[in-house]
Order: sequence, then structure tokens, then C-alpha cells
Amino acid sequence: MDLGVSILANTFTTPWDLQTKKKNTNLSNNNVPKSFIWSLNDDIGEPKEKLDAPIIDLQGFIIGDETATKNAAQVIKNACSNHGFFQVINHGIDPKLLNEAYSNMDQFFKLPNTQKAKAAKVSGTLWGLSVAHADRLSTNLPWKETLSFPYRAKNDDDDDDDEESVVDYFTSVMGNEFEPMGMVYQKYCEEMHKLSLLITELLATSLGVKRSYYRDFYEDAHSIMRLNYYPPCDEPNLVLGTGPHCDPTSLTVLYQDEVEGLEVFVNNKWHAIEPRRDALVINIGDTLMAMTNGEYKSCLHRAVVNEKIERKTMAFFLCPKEHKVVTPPSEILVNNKQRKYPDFTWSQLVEFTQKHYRADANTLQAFTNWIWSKSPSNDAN
Ligand SMILES: C=C1C[C@]23C[C@H]1CC[C@H]2[C@]1(C)CCC[C@@](C)(C(=O)O)[C@H]1[C@@H]3C(=O)O
Ligand SMILES: O=C(O)CCC(=O)C(=O)O
Ligand SMILES: [Fe+2]
Repeated sequence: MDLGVSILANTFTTPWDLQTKKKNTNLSNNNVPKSFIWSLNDDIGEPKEKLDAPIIDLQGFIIGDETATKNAAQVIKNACSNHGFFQVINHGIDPKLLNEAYSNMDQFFKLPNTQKAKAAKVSGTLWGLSVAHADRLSTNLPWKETLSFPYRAKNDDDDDDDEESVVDYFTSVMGNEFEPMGMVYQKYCEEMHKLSLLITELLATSLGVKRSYYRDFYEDAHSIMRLNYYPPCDEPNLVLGTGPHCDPTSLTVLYQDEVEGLEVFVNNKWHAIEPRRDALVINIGDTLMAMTNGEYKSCLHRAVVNEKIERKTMAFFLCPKEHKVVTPPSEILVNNKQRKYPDFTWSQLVEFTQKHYRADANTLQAFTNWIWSKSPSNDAN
């Protein structure tokens, strides 16, 4: 019987729990449940070339140095026109906050399963603890546990309940004793939101678009914060921590720890993005690709695991308010009038990824076909 993940009413047992238990009893164990085995046509564990994900020093842009801004915009244009990945340093986020957010991941994921299960993902929502996505998938299960929660940017014209949306999530789901953890991730998400808006200004500048076009669109974002916990695996070449996908979201700010695992598919090969303690990895998602009419690429990537050490990452997914219409600025369309994607709302794309289509290399094209099949009148031209 495929061990898979047994999620009972208030607890669950995972293959990584079983592997640890067997190790502790000196029993050899290399059985990976078949629902976790990815039959891919490449050797997951083969040594990878490093991806040229350029490092952008944000200080020059932040202080308004025109030459630094021009150079950064050119570097970003080259990377985003190719694979959509770059890295930022001197981003101004307090390293103490980054470390606190990272160490709080251990506090959460090392809780007893019965206590963690209090955060179990509510079916039909994006929020909560997901163990290998076993609640909605039956094959190619990812070798990971994730905790996802909403971040609603504070906004003048919103009502006050956005003020502490992350703190409220942790206290309401896990109990008041988790308020300190909620405060850490509230502050973390606020910093990630500010950084994301800053980066959208740099993206707009690199595209020759009004500098505030994207910033204004995401000012009142309803973003997704995702904590990824990847346990070690006895047979790491049989599994994937996160399968090949393009992020359906707009912009991803990824904090990765010192354990390698993030890989990007470029020029028909997987490339590793080597962890750097002082850098955050940025990548374009499908929604922002649509807002550039395909000029900037949302690129296929995945996360591999290893046999020895767990890996933990924090992904902040910038997302617009659910019902805002995603459409490219006029400056983009001047030169190439052919729209590549329809106008759509983020809530439509979320529905598509949650009910109809598992995120992969072609999510946005499949979504476009789905939209156009439902309402041909919505054809881009
Ligand atoms: C709209 C969404 C789909 C995912 C959660 C949110 C934003 C990011 C997406 C995801 C994390 C991208 C990687 C693949 C995925 C399947 C996952 O590993 O969780 C994606 C999420 C999902 O489909 O639930
Ligand atoms: O954890 C990683 O390295 C990447 C995770 C990822 O791509 C995602 O969660 O969308
Ligand atoms: Fe991703």
C-alpha cells in the first residue's frame, strides 16, 4: 500500500517522519511512496551549471543615482527578457528580521504534528498548512510541507481589518501564544511588500513604462506568503521538493537558506541558483508577464531536495487585489500591438490553478486558451 501521507482528523504522518523513525531504529529505509516519485527524463541529482541570475545592488536605485539606475535597468531588462530571474543585494531589509523570520520557520515546522494540524489548509482556500499537497493531488506529490497565509497591504482606503492581517491569521488559527510569530511575519511581509513595489518601479523603468504604472497597480496588494520546508530524503533523485512550474503570481521574492535546491530551466537545461546570504532571489510570475505582454518572462523552475539536510525557503508572492483587471500599459503595446494574453483578474487565474490546472510550464497559455474558449469576445484584439 502506498504510504503516501495519511492525514487524519487532527494529525498526519509523512514519509519523512517514517524515514526519520526508521533511521532512529537503525532500520534501513529507502522506500519512497510511489505517489512522491517523479518519473522525469532528466537525472534530478546531476551536477548543475549555475544560472546567471544577475546581482542588482539596490542602493544606487534607492538613493536616486541615475547612472546606477540606468545600469540596473539594463541588467534587469536582459535577465527578464530571457528567464525572469535576478537577485537583489543592499535591499535595506534588516538582517535581524530576515533571521527571525527564518528561525520562526523551525519553531512552526518542528511543532508536534497534532499541533501543526491546527493550521491544516481549509479546502478551497490557499491558506494554511499543506503536507505534500496530499489534500488535492495523488501523484507527483512534492516532498515538502508548506504554510501559506495572506498579506493584505495597509491601505488608506481599506478598512482597518487589513492593519494586522498576518498577526490575526496566526492568532486565529494557532492561538494567542503565536502572536509573537505572527508579529515577525507581519513585519516581514510589510518589508517584502515595500521591496516588491520598489522593484516594480525598476521594472517599469527598464521597460520604458511610466515608473509608477505597476507600483500603483500593486499598492493595495493582496499577496501570498509561503513558507517552504523541505525535509531530507533517503532517495533525493526520485522526488522533487517543488515540481517544475511557473509562478502564476506577479513577482516572487524568495529568501533561500544556504542549502542549494532552486533550479531554473533555461536553454533546455536545469541551472542552479547558488544561495547567497545577502541576496534575495526575484522572479517574474505569469501575471506580471501578462502585464508586459510577454516581454518579460515567467520561467519554469523547481526545487530539488538532498539526502542529508533539510532546506527552508520563504516565498513572498506579490499579487494584485482579486478583481483588478490585469492588462499591459499602452507604452508596451505601441511597438507590438498583438496582445498575447487576454485581460483577466487575479481571482480568475487563482480559480484556474486551484480547480482546473496544476501550475506547470504552460499555465498562462492554458489559462489564456481557457478564457478565450469561454468568451471568444475577450480575444485580445
Ligand atoms: C495561485 C497559487 C498557486 C500556488 C499558490 C498560489 C501562488 C503560488 C503557486 C505555487 C506555490 C507555485 C509552485 C507550485 C504550486 C503548485 C505549489 O507548489 O504550491 C503552486 C501553488 C498551488 O497551485 O497551490
Ligand atoms: O523553495 C524554492 O526554492 C522555490 C519554491 C517555489 O518556486 C515556489 O514556492 O513557487
Ligand atoms: Fe515558484
